[in-house]
Amino acid sequence: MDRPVALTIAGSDPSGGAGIQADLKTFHQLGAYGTAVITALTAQNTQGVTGVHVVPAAFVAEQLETLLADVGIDAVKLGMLATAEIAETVGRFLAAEPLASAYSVLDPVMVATSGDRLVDEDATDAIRELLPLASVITPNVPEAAVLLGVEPAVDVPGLRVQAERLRSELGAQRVLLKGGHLGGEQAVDVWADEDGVREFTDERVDTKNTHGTGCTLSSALAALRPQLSDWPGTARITKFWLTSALTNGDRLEIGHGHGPVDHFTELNDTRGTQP
Ligand SMILES: Nc1ncnc2c1ncn2[C@@H]1O[C@H](COP(=O)(O)OP(=O)(O)O)[C@@H](O)[C@H]1O
Ligand SMILES: Cc1ncc(COP(=O)(O)O)c(N)n1
Repeated sequence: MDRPVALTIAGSDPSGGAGIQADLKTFHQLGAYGTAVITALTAQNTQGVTGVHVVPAAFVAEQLETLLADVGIDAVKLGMLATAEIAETVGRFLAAEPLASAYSVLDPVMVATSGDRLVDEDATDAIRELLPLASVITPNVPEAAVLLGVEPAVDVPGLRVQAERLRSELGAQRVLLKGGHLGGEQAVDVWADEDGVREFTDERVDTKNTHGTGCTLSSALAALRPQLSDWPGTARITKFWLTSALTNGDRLEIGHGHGPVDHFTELNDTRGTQP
């Protein structure tokens, strides 16, 4: 399969670094044909979110029904699911054909890099119900803590414990627990699946341009998985590509806050990656 069709179900970020806009750029850059169902409009720039306008859940369902009646989807990425009702609606589609047979990546988005809340607090339970339905989930440190109802991890051993608990206690099939928020010399992500727990490590890039890194990572996984042979290999390649995209972020000057990564980064661009 050389041109898979990827779907993002997520919110809009007018500044183009996160959400639907980041997902479509990532899909295109990594060789997938991009399709999109929008769950919410945000008023957002590189400095913060000033407003959220939620799409009614029934219209999220109508977008999905109309799209899926016509277009075959190989991989789906789920991002900002703004309300409990939207999360439940999307869950019904994820549990049924045709999406149940697609590769699926759930990024349990809750709060933007700027600290602004993107998802209603009472949507957490509905998002927790979605965890077993996705092929892989990609929480960051605060999101893993909220989902588990524990304090955030402060080091890599703590990440390993929480990644495994998301699988064994909350039923996730595979977990990529992102360690970007831990700080330190290296950016360590922890992978947990039925074969055990492993770490994906890369050099930390010294940059403030981290807006949309989580969105970009999850959409890259969805774009690449149909083109590669297994999930852990896809996760490793995706992380190396993201490090290069973070490094290349200095080629852009977008906004005055946390700028975006450079999605226009070749898959074999090894700037910033360890040999
Ligand atoms: N400065 C950085 N250098 C290299 N990798 C980073 C950096 N910041 C984040 N990452 C990586 O980007 C991805 C997303 O990071 P994280 O900040 O944990 O999630 P989110 O963007 O969802 O808050 C992870 O793979 C993480 O390791
Ligand atoms: C519409 C939308 N969705 C998600 C994010 C999270 O972004 P990040 O990848 O920085 O966590 C965002 N800022 N805006």
